[in-house]
Amino acid sequence: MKKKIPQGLYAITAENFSKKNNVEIVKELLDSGIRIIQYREKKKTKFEKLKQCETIRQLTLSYNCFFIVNDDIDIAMSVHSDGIHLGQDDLPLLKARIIVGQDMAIGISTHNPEQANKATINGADYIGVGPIFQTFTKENMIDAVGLEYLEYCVIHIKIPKVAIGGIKLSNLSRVAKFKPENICMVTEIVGSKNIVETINKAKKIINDYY
Ligand SMILES: Cc1ncc(COP(=O)(O)OP(=O)(O)O)c(N)n1
Ligand SMILES: Cc1nc(C(=O)O)sc1CCOP(=O)(O)O
Ligand SMILES: [Mg+2]
Repeated sequence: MKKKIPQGLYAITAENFSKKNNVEIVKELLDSGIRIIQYREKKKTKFEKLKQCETIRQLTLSYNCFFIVNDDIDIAMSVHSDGIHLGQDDLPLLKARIIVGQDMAIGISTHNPEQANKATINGADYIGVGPIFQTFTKENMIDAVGLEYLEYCVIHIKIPKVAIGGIKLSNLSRVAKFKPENICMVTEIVGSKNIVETINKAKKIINDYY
Protein backbone atom coordinates (compact mmCIF):
# COMPACT_ATOMS: atom_id res chain seq x y z
CA MET A 1 0.00 0.00 0.00
CA LYS A 2 1.17 3.54 -0.78
CA LYS A 3 2.39 5.42 2.32
CA LYS A 4 1.06 8.91 3.03
CA ILE A 5 3.67 11.60 2.33
CA PRO A 6 4.41 13.50 5.57
CA GLN A 7 4.05 17.28 5.47
CA GLY A 8 6.61 19.77 6.77
CA LEU A 9 10.33 20.20 6.18
CA TYR A 10 11.66 18.06 3.30
CA ALA A 11 15.41 17.39 3.54
CA ILE A 12 17.79 16.46 0.72
CA THR A 13 21.33 15.09 1.16
CA ALA A 14 24.24 17.08 -0.28
CA GLU A 15 27.60 15.72 0.85
CA ASN A 16 29.45 18.26 -1.33
CA PHE A 17 28.10 21.12 0.74
CA SER A 18 28.78 19.51 4.10
CA LYS A 19 31.77 18.35 6.11
CA LYS A 20 29.89 15.10 6.84
CA ASN A 21 29.04 12.11 4.67
CA ASN A 22 25.46 11.39 3.57
CA VAL A 23 24.86 8.71 6.24
CA GLU A 24 26.06 11.01 9.05
CA ILE A 25 23.89 13.80 7.66
CA VAL A 26 20.84 11.52 7.56
CA LYS A 27 21.40 10.45 11.20
CA GLU A 28 21.35 14.10 12.26
CA LEU A 29 18.26 14.83 10.16
CA LEU A 30 16.46 11.90 11.77
CA ASP A 31 17.49 12.96 15.27
CA SER A 32 16.11 16.42 14.44
CA GLY A 33 12.69 14.93 13.70
CA ILE A 34 12.73 15.27 9.90
CA ARG A 35 9.97 13.05 8.47
CA ILE A 36 10.91 13.05 4.78
CA ILE A 37 14.38 12.70 3.27
CA GLN A 38 15.56 12.52 -0.35
CA TYR A 39 18.90 10.92 -1.19
CA ARG A 40 20.48 13.10 -3.89
CA GLU A 41 24.07 12.39 -4.93
CA LYS A 42 25.64 13.39 -8.22
CA LYS A 43 29.31 12.53 -7.70
CA LYS A 44 29.34 8.87 -6.64
CA THR A 45 29.31 5.61 -8.59
CA LYS A 46 26.12 3.58 -8.75
CA PHE A 47 27.63 1.06 -6.30
CA GLU A 48 28.61 3.76 -3.80
CA LYS A 49 25.12 5.25 -4.00
CA LEU A 50 23.54 1.82 -3.53
CA LYS A 51 25.60 1.12 -0.40
CA GLN A 52 24.68 4.48 1.17
CA CYS A 53 21.01 4.01 0.25
CA GLU A 54 20.92 0.54 1.82
CA THR A 55 22.13 1.98 5.12
CA ILE A 56 19.87 5.04 4.89
CA ARG A 57 16.84 2.88 4.10
CA GLN A 58 17.35 0.92 7.35
CA LEU A 59 17.80 4.14 9.32
CA THR A 60 14.73 5.82 7.85
CA LEU A 61 12.61 2.71 8.51
CA SER A 62 13.63 2.68 12.15
CA TYR A 63 12.55 6.34 12.48
CA ASN A 64 9.38 5.90 10.40
CA CYS A 65 10.75 8.52 7.99
CA PHE A 66 9.60 8.69 4.34
CA PHE A 67 12.61 7.91 2.12
CA ILE A 68 12.91 9.09 -1.48
CA VAL A 69 15.73 8.33 -3.94
CA ASN A 70 16.61 10.93 -6.57
CA ASP A 71 17.09 9.88 -10.24
CA ASP A 72 18.03 6.19 -9.81
CA ILE A 73 14.93 4.01 -10.19
CA ASP A 74 17.04 0.84 -9.96
CA ILE A 75 18.43 1.88 -6.57
CA ALA A 76 14.99 2.97 -5.37
CA MET A 77 13.53 -0.44 -6.27
CA SER A 78 16.47 -2.33 -4.84
CA VAL A 79 16.24 -0.67 -1.40
CA HIS A 80 12.39 -0.48 -1.46
CA SER A 81 12.36 3.27 -0.93
CA ASP A 82 9.02 4.97 -0.35
CA GLY A 83 9.50 7.23 -3.34
CA ILE A 84 11.53 8.24 -6.39
CA HIS A 85 12.12 11.84 -7.49
CA LEU A 86 12.42 12.60 -11.21
CA GLY A 87 13.16 15.81 -13.10
CA GLN A 88 12.04 17.02 -16.51
CA ASP A 89 15.09 15.40 -18.15
CA ASP A 90 14.82 12.09 -16.28
CA LEU A 91 12.74 9.04 -17.26
CA PRO A 92 9.18 10.26 -18.05
CA LEU A 93 6.62 9.78 -15.29
CA LEU A 94 4.37 7.34 -17.20
CA LYS A 95 7.35 5.09 -18.04
CA ALA A 96 8.62 5.27 -14.46
CA ARG A 97 5.17 4.28 -13.14
CA ILE A 98 5.24 1.09 -15.22
CA ILE A 99 8.54 0.16 -13.60
CA VAL A 100 7.94 1.15 -9.96
CA GLY A 101 4.25 0.21 -9.72
CA GLN A 102 1.48 1.95 -7.78
CA ASP A 103 2.88 1.76 -4.25
CA MET A 104 6.04 3.83 -4.74
CA ALA A 105 5.46 7.59 -4.68
CA ILE A 106 6.76 9.53 -7.69
CA GLY A 107 7.76 13.16 -7.28
CA ILE A 108 8.29 15.37 -10.35
CA SER A 109 10.28 18.62 -10.56
CA THR A 110 8.28 21.41 -12.17
CA HIS A 111 9.21 24.95 -13.13
CA ASN A 112 6.04 26.26 -14.80
CA PRO A 113 2.25 25.74 -14.80
CA GLU A 114 2.27 23.51 -17.88
CA GLN A 115 4.68 21.05 -16.24
CA ALA A 116 2.73 21.13 -12.97
CA ASN A 117 -0.57 20.34 -14.69
CA LYS A 118 0.99 17.59 -16.82
CA ALA A 119 2.57 15.93 -13.77
CA THR A 120 -0.77 16.05 -11.95
CA ILE A 121 -2.72 14.55 -14.87
CA ASN A 122 -0.11 11.82 -15.30
CA GLY A 123 -0.41 10.70 -11.68
CA ALA A 124 2.52 12.26 -9.83
CA ASP A 125 2.25 11.94 -6.06
CA TYR A 126 3.83 15.35 -5.48
CA ILE A 127 5.60 18.06 -7.44
CA GLY A 128 8.74 20.06 -6.74
CA VAL A 129 8.02 23.77 -7.25
CA GLY A 130 11.12 25.78 -7.97
CA PRO A 131 13.64 27.20 -7.95
CA ILE A 132 11.75 29.76 -5.85
CA PHE A 133 14.92 31.84 -5.36
CA GLN A 134 18.30 31.73 -7.07
CA THR A 135 20.33 28.65 -6.13
CA PHE A 136 23.84 27.43 -6.88
CA THR A 137 23.32 23.99 -5.34
CA LYS A 138 22.31 22.43 -8.65
CA GLU A 139 24.53 22.84 -11.72
CA ASN A 140 23.00 24.51 -14.81
CA MET A 141 19.93 25.55 -12.89
CA ILE A 142 17.32 27.70 -14.61
CA ASP A 143 16.56 31.21 -13.29
CA ALA A 144 14.40 31.55 -10.20
CA VAL A 145 10.69 31.13 -10.89
CA GLY A 146 9.70 33.27 -7.91
CA LEU A 147 6.92 33.11 -5.38
CA GLU A 148 4.37 33.79 -8.14
CA TYR A 149 4.78 30.25 -9.45
CA LEU A 150 4.38 28.84 -5.93
CA GLU A 151 1.20 30.87 -5.53
CA TYR A 152 -0.11 29.50 -8.85
CA CYS A 153 0.54 25.93 -7.70
CA VAL A 154 -1.01 26.43 -4.27
CA ILE A 155 -4.19 27.74 -5.91
CA HIS A 156 -4.47 25.38 -8.91
CA ILE A 157 -2.57 22.15 -8.18
CA LYS A 158 -4.28 19.70 -5.89
CA ILE A 159 -1.43 17.22 -5.25
CA PRO A 160 1.25 18.00 -2.60
CA LYS A 161 3.78 20.70 -3.47
CA VAL A 162 7.42 20.87 -2.32
CA ALA A 163 8.77 24.43 -2.49
CA ILE A 164 12.50 24.29 -3.29
CA GLY A 165 15.43 26.42 -4.38
CA GLY A 166 17.38 29.09 -2.53
CA ILE A 167 15.24 28.80 0.59
CA LYS A 168 17.07 29.96 3.73
CA LEU A 169 16.04 30.75 7.30
CA SER A 170 16.09 34.40 6.23
CA ASN A 171 13.41 34.00 3.52
CA LEU A 172 11.56 30.96 4.89
CA SER A 173 8.56 32.91 6.17
CA ARG A 174 7.97 34.36 2.67
CA VAL A 175 7.56 30.78 1.41
CA ALA A 176 5.67 29.39 4.44
CA LYS A 177 3.09 32.15 3.98
CA PHE A 178 1.75 30.19 0.96
CA LYS A 179 1.51 26.98 3.02
CA PRO A 180 2.86 24.44 0.52
CA GLU A 181 2.64 20.92 2.00
CA ASN A 182 6.45 20.72 2.15
CA ILE A 183 9.36 23.14 2.15
CA CYS A 184 12.86 22.03 1.20
CA MET A 185 16.09 23.71 2.24
CA VAL A 186 19.19 21.85 1.04
CA THR A 187 22.42 23.74 1.75
CA GLU A 188 20.91 25.81 4.54
CA ILE A 189 20.45 22.58 6.50
CA VAL A 190 23.26 20.22 5.44
CA GLY A 191 25.84 23.02 5.28
CA SER A 192 25.02 24.39 8.69
CA LYS A 193 27.40 23.91 11.63
CA ASN A 194 24.57 22.64 13.80
CA ILE A 195 21.90 20.79 11.83
CA VAL A 196 19.63 20.21 14.85
CA GLU A 197 19.68 23.91 15.76
CA THR A 198 18.99 25.02 12.15
CA ILE A 199 16.05 22.62 11.85
CA ASN A 200 14.62 23.78 15.18
CA LYS A 201 14.85 27.40 14.01
CA ALA A 202 13.14 26.48 10.72
CA LYS A 203 10.34 24.62 12.52
CA LYS A 204 9.73 27.65 14.74
CA ILE A 205 9.35 29.90 11.68
CA ILE A 206 7.10 27.44 9.84
CA ASN A 207 4.89 26.71 12.85
CA ASP A 208 3.56 30.27 12.76
CA TYR A 209 1.91 29.55 9.39
CA TYR A 210 0.50 26.01 9.68
C1 LIG B 1 11.78 18.05 -4.23
C2 LIG B 1 12.68 18.20 -5.41
N1 LIG B 1 12.38 19.09 -6.36
C3 LIG B 1 13.18 19.24 -7.42
C4 LIG B 1 14.32 18.47 -7.56
C5 LIG B 1 15.21 18.58 -8.77
O1 LIG B 1 15.16 17.37 -9.55
P1 LIG B 1 15.87 17.35 -11.00
O2 LIG B 1 15.26 18.44 -11.80
O3 LIG B 1 15.78 15.99 -11.54
O4 LIG B 1 17.35 17.71 -10.68
P2 LIG B 1 18.39 16.86 -9.83
O5 LIG B 1 17.97 16.94 -8.40
O6 LIG B 1 18.34 15.44 -10.31
O7 LIG B 1 19.69 17.53 -10.07
C6 LIG B 1 14.61 17.55 -6.54
N2 LIG B 1 15.71 16.76 -6.60
N3 LIG B 1 13.78 17.42 -5.49
C1 LIG C 1 18.07 20.12 -6.50
C2 LIG C 1 17.27 21.33 -6.74
N1 LIG C 1 16.19 21.33 -7.60
C3 LIG C 1 15.62 22.53 -7.68
C4 LIG C 1 14.46 22.84 -8.54
O1 LIG C 1 13.99 23.98 -8.50
O2 LIG C 1 14.02 21.94 -9.24
S1 LIG C 1 16.38 23.69 -6.72
C5 LIG C 1 17.49 22.55 -6.17
C6 LIG C 1 18.58 22.85 -5.19
C7 LIG C 1 18.07 23.51 -3.93
O3 LIG C 1 19.13 23.67 -3.07
P1 LIG C 1 19.22 24.89 -2.05
O4 LIG C 1 18.16 24.72 -1.03
O5 LIG C 1 20.60 24.73 -1.45
O6 LIG C 1 19.09 26.14 -2.84
MG1 LIG D 1 16.96 14.36 -11.58
